[in-house]
Amino acid sequence: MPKTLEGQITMEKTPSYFVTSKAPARISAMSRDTKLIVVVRDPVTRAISDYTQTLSKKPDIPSFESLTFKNRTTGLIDTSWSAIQIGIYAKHLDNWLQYFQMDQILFVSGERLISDPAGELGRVQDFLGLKRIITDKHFYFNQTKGFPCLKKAEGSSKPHCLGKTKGRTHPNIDPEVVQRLRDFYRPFNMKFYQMTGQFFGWDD
Ligand SMILES: Nc1ncnc2c1ncn2[C@@H]1O[C@H](COP(=O)(O)OS(=O)(=O)O)[C@@H](OP(=O)(O)O)[C@H]1O
Repeated sequence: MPKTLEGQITMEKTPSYFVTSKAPARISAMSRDTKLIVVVRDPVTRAISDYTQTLSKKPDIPSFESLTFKNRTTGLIDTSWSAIQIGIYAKHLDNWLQYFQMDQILFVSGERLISDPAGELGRVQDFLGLKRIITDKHFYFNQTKGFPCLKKAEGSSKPHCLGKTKGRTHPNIDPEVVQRLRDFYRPFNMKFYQMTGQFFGWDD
């Protein structure tokens, strides 16, 4: 990590930290005061998004439906499949709470990051003790992309959307499989809402 001068914040982003069992101990050993920001979204959509990303690199992989189950007839879910495993947020959070306090961790809603990016980034700025510099006026909704984009990229006067690998079209998944996954995640989601004191609204 680079040294941080007075008035600076060092930030680092790695998607796999949250689910890496040794990461909390290592980060805590480096600095116990580290603030942690985790973006979470509906674990079912997350699993499909994860699969979509793998599919884009390896088009020959089996279907989402067949990877989901250890045994499709009994409906037994394959929790060792990383796309499923990562969405058990309560379990991963337990691991972090061995080393960090809950108030050191901010959970950003992936859904609100799309529906209200400025609001969610407002929470991030508050959590980091920063002035609210990024506001609604920095975003517009890009109809072609189907997502919010920046009106101006940093150091440029041009609009900027995230790249092609963000916001891919997901394949259609058998609704029965989606429902089975919703049932599977519900108790873990409830535990996660309790632990974080935040309701994410994933369980209809
Ligand atoms: N503004 C904007 N533009 C495009 N995409 C957006 C945006 N805000 C959030 N998202 C969602 O971010 C998802 C991709 O982020 P990841 O978490 O997969 O990124 S990372 O690879 O783990 O860093 C990506 O998931 P997919 O839709 O499955 O591609 C998006 O839903």
